[in-house]
Amino acid sequence: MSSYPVGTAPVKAEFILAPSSLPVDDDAAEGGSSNTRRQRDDEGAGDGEDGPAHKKVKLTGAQKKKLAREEKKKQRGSNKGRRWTKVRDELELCWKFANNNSCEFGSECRFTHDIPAYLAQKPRDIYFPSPSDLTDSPPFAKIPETGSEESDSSVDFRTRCPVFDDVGICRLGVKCRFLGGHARKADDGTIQLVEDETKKVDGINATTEVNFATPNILKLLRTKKYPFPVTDAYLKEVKDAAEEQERTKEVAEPPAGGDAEVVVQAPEPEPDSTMAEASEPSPVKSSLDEAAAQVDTPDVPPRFAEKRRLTWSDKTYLGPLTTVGNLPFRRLCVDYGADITCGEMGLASSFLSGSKEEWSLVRRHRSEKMFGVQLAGSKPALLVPTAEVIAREFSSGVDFVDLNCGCPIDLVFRTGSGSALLDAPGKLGKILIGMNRALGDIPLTVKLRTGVKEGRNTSHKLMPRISAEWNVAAMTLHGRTRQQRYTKLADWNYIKECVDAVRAREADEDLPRIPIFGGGDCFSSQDYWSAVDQSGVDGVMIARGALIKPWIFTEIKEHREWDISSRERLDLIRKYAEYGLDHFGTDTAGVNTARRYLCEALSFQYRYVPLGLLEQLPGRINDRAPLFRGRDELETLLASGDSRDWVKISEMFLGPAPESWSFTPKHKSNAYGSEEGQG
Ligand SMILES: Cc1cc2nc3c(=O)[nH]c(=O)nc-3n(C[C@H](O)[C@H](O)[C@H](O)COP(=O)(O)O)c2cc1C
Repeated sequence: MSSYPVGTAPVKAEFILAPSSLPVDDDAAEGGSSNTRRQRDDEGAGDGEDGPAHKKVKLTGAQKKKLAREEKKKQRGSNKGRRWTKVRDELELCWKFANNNSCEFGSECRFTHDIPAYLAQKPRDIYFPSPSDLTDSPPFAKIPETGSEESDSSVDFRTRCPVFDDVGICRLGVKCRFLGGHARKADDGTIQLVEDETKKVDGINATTEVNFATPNILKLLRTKKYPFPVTDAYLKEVKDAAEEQERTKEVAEPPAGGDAEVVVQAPEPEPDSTMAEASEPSPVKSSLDEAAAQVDTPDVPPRFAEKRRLTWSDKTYLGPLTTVGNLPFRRLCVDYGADITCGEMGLASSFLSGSKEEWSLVRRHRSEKMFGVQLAGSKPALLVPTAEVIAREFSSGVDFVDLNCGCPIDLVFRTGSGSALLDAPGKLGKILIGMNRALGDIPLTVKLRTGVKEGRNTSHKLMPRISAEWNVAAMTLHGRTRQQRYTKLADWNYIKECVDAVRAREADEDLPRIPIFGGGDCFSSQDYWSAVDQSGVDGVMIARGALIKPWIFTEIKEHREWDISSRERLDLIRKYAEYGLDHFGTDTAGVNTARRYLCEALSFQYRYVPLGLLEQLPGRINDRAPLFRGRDELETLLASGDSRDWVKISEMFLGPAPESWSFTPKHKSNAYGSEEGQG
């Protein structure tokens, strides 16, 4: 057996094409919620970053080092040119007409009502392959030849519409890009929509999504008319307690000479003016909030008494993942064994301002058995009312709410949210108590990092307090500080220290144990079970491991490492495309949004090194793989870091990418050539 440098994936020599590939940057990929993402996408648009230049000039040692540093810096960070535009039909059909309904706008409607004209310019239907169409040699997904008599029609009656197949009806009607799957040609030559009554009934129960925020809820939030009785009472209680404390202080320590002066304590770090939270007025007065940050906590409800009991043990947990942990991806992970799923982080301020995009983050697929919504925010006046809306509107569709105390990115941290809460325990306590009250019987959980600064871990002090004093239902600790980048391994010894500290306090106070999940670098069944054994956690939250190999949950449950075949992986991609269409829609816009998220998923999945290619098992998450070829052509294609190949893969299921569509990966693409993917 050959020896491999530390940090290099031990790929068998016969598969290696070139000794190294470019590093990836997961810090860049993690950054951003829908809001921060939007902001960042706009930041750098059009800055014309070029790919690394490889000029053949002689450099001194110092120059080489400088260049390497600059290259590294360039490759780090999010891709600033990311900008997403919806792709639309050239001629836009009225959606009511697309479903055989009448339109109240008549000839005033800004969309066409001329179905024959629409169909005449519509590109031909996309053929959606079935599992039996997939092979490991080109073209990988077989598309049947088109008969000459039909080739000029946009409707392909051989295709199937994945949405119609599931629920017996396609809401996009004539606009569907898989129209032939639910249409027939009438005797007069016109296209008629069909429905499947049996599936329609089954579908309503089986495959729909829940947790839709109605336009009325959004409007009430936008106009600040949404009622918040629990929040108002809680914040008043906090304010009264603050005032009482202030009075007691004054009596105890009268200021020297003259009238008593109110001592103004240093405020919590103010949100940066560019931050979303700062730009949106808080629904409740900020003075209440400042008070909340400074006084003793109001009454703590009895531990767990009023909360739903959830079972956390022996369950696999897919962590929250901004952008990539979308509903179709979670649905895919559930298929492969994920028991607990959590939505992408949403900003409390954006929820309260009625942002449709933010509220879409609470959507849940019915297959998600235990589902949580993750919130980020800096203060009780934002987080408590958000929790109140969730409890009132989605009580039956949300199993738990998780508070993000780990997000490292500047945009969030500078507002006092995410990992900034690790250094503000007083405020955190008030947030947790208020959220718990507002959530009613919905359990509250917390996700933390080990601390803010490298070398200064704080979670061993904070976690016992969270467990014993603030009534949370479960905690997850990601074993890294805010400052630590993904290139350094998570500190599982410290995770054990924190678990021990929590258990000691629980034992001292005779409290029931709360479930603790650890997180960081888990990439195999072996990683999972040894982390559980050695650290004493109840389970390991899986994040990048699932992005790179969504079948990791099967491995964990079956205590095995799965040498999955390329064809099986392509079928997984097919499923993801199907779930994307189901969620985003099967019209032109939906297909290309599904394509975008599919490419985003492939920007992680290509990093998987097939087990059969490795000298030593299992694979490790942070190992850099050399450029390698697979055991068949499909395996080689799936290992490509070139974003153009991801687009090519998307085309097998979603048809040709339109010219107006482009894809810029979240982390800079490790293209096989040296250029960034053009896709
Ligand atoms: C692309 C990406 C997005 C993430 N988004 C979130 C998020 O929205 N909320 C959160 O608490 N953590 C988020 N994380 C952190 C992960 O949930 C997890 O804690 C971390 O990646 C460590 O686990 P791992 O080493 O198994 O990846 C994200 C991580 C990545 C890579």
